[in-house]
Amino acid sequence: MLRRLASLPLRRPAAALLAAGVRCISSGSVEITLPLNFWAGKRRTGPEKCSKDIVYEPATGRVLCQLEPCGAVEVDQAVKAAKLAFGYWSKMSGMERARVMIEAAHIIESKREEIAEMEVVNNGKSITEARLDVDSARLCIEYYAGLASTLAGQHVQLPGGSFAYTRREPLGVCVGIGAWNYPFQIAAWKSAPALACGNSMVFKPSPVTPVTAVMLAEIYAKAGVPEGLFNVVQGGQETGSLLCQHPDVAKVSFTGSVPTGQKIMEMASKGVKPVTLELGGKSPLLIFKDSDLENAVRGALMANFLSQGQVCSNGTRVFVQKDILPEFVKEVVKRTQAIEIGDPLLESTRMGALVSQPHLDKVLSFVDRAKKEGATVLCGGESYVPSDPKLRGGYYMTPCVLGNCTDDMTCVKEEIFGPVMSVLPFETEDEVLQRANDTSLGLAAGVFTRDVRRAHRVVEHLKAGSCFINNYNITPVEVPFGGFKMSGIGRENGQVTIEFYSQLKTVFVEMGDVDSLF
Ligand SMILES: NC(=O)c1ccc[n+]([C@@H]2O[C@H](COP(=O)([O-])OP(=O)(O)OC[C@H]3O[C@@H](n4cnc5c(N)ncnc54)[C@H](O)[C@@H]3O)[C@@H](O)[C@H]2O)c1
Ligand SMILES: C[N+](C)(C)CCCC=O
Repeated sequence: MLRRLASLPLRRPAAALLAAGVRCISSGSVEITLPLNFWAGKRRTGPEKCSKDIVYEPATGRVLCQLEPCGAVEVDQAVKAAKLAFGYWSKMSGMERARVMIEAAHIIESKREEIAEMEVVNNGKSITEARLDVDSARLCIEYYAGLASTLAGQHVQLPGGSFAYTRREPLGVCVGIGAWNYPFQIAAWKSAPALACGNSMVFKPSPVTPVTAVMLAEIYAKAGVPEGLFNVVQGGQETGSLLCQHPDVAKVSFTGSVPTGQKIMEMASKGVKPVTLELGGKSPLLIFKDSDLENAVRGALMANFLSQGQVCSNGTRVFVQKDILPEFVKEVVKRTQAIEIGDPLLESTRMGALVSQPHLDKVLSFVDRAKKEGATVLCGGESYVPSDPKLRGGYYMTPCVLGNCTDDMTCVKEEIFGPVMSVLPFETEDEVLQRANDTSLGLAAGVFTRDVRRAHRVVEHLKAGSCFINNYNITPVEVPFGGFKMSGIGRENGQVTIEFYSQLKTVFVEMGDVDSLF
């Protein structure tokens, strides 16, 4: 799959190479030549005549590969393959499906380093984070494999010995559409519950990060799923629209921005198809004066700088009680300035490159606008050029903390999706709750306090789907994740997600005679 430009030793198990201090790949050394579409069990090229998109390596700005966007013909082939596979897979027992999914999880574990490296090369995030993303993907598949055999209906007694029962049945061909910030993890978070319930899936990654979803498709195939059970079609909004509108598609699960989510919902409504929407956020983090300051600072950094700040659930509005503001700001700025930026494949790097040049420009323009609107840049907010010459074309910036922010500023109102934290002072609990909820979004929220009663009282009033007490941005796969208000519909992860990938059939059984009125 990879043509290595640098000369590398023969591939040994990744762990052995790492132990020897040798990376399997290095930034700027990878070029992807194999096709990135995958359906009916094989990698496939896209349409013969299509305008190819260029995919870049964020760390270096080099061309990584060419993307062949799928058109109506390819989308139809992928959906047909998924429909065929659904016929076999949906008839297997939960235990049988679980066995294959567990095998897929084992393969992911054995390829952890390879997948993480490709995620870094395509997305720009640090290798340390990419490994955690691969782990989350594997855990999600293991978790839903465990649930596959527990899907069950109910038995309801009716008069005269008659009864009814319910069957939990799969939906059919599900479509998954992903964003670029967690490419492999999103593909797994969508496919794991879908497959566990007996569905098949056609997945479309973001055109910016097309590389690792097809690795997942190969892993499922190797684990023994029927051909066509998990397919990948590449492309942008046209390919996505074709998928949403395809008559044989039963459900669309989408992760991305609010405006795209609205379009997806509109398209799905034409076929009355259920949707799961995991959309954007502008989440508040409330830090009370009685917090453990060390943990509050750590929480604020985790809430803002993971994945170069490109995280939907980020707590970018950091409300700090006035009494501790100077102390908090001093510590946050000190630690933000110490974040090591650079080659995302190096173990020591904590912040890699943003996903693309246009996205970097957009984030930097938010910082400029914040300055014009009266915010103070306490640190960062500038483009950054690493000293390593091969990284000079990469998309780096220094993580930014903005002070003197007010609720009406653009940096406080809009999702920036980059490493930019806005700090806002507050005085009372009632005041901060009102300000925290003053947004049309509601993905996540956090509170730091040592007062257990305050913590639960505050959380009860926060209008957000995921609330963190004395921590931030942890997403164990056993617990549901998703948004209130315009941040989305439905949930990913946790037991409840089974309900979003299955439907109930009620069966009435008459044990006597038909009591006819006619
Ligand atoms: N809530 C979550 O779990 C979550 C997770 C990650 C990202 N996000 C959100 O995603 C956004 C950033 O990601 P992005 O820039 O990739 O989002 P985006 O909405 O631009 O694109 C997301 C996906 O939708 C596809 N798409 C675009 N137009 C389409 C159309 N008309 N029909 C069908 N598909 C279409 C894209 O090709 C891509 O695959 C941020 O707002 C972020 O908050 C949310
Ligand atoms: C694992 N995180 C960091 C909470 C990310 C969840 C997915 C949102 O972008």
